[in-house]
Amino acid sequence: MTETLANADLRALIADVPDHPKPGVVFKDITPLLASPRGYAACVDALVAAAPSGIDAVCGMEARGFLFGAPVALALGAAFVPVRKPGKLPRAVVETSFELEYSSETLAVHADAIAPGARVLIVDDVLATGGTVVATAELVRRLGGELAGVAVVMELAFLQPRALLSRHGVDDVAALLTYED
Ligand SMILES: O=P(O)(O)OC[C@H]1O[C@H](OP(=O)(O)OP(=O)(O)O)[C@H](O)[C@@H]1O
Ligand SMILES: Nc1ncnc2[nH]cnc12
Repeated sequence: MTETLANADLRALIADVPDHPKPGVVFKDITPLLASPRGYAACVDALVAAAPSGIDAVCGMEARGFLFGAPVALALGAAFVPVRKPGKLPRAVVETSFELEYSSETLAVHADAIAPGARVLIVDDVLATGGTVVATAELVRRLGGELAGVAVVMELAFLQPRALLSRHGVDDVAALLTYED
């Protein structure tokens, strides 16, 4: 795939860290991107541009999803809904558990965080196996929200997340960068 110059600049701000957090995993480190105000702002702008119209709420998943989901929500004039690891949210929650590339996880959202019929965008840094997005999509639907789309900074396509997403009816997915291997 040919990337625009802006995407090549973005790619250069993501570092490969082999064997983190366990052997065989190449960890995509976004901290150089976060340290570049120009790169970070361009990345948020690109996520906003990739969003479907009429978004009422943006879900960002703890922790790195907060870094992109919150500024995207502000730019869209939408609510930001934190999707958190267990035991963190103070009021009634709905929860779901799933497997990801290097661990298993539970995610929770406040039971009243999404109004029935609200159009929801899921935003995260990395789409790897897709387990985190599928779990979040399930939470959105259980609360009566309409999943309008998913926007991520990068997709690890070699893990074939779109097959999992498609099996769960999540097909509107935008990735700024795609890693084929
Ligand atoms: O597509 P998946 O296989 O589900 O993986 C993607 C998720 O993994 C990372 O989060 P992690 O659980 O490492 O937590 P963190 O954001 O707190 O670092 C990343 O930020 C995504 O949320
Ligand atoms: N390889 C990876 N790098 C960064 N974050 C991830 N989340 C899941 N897999 C990841």
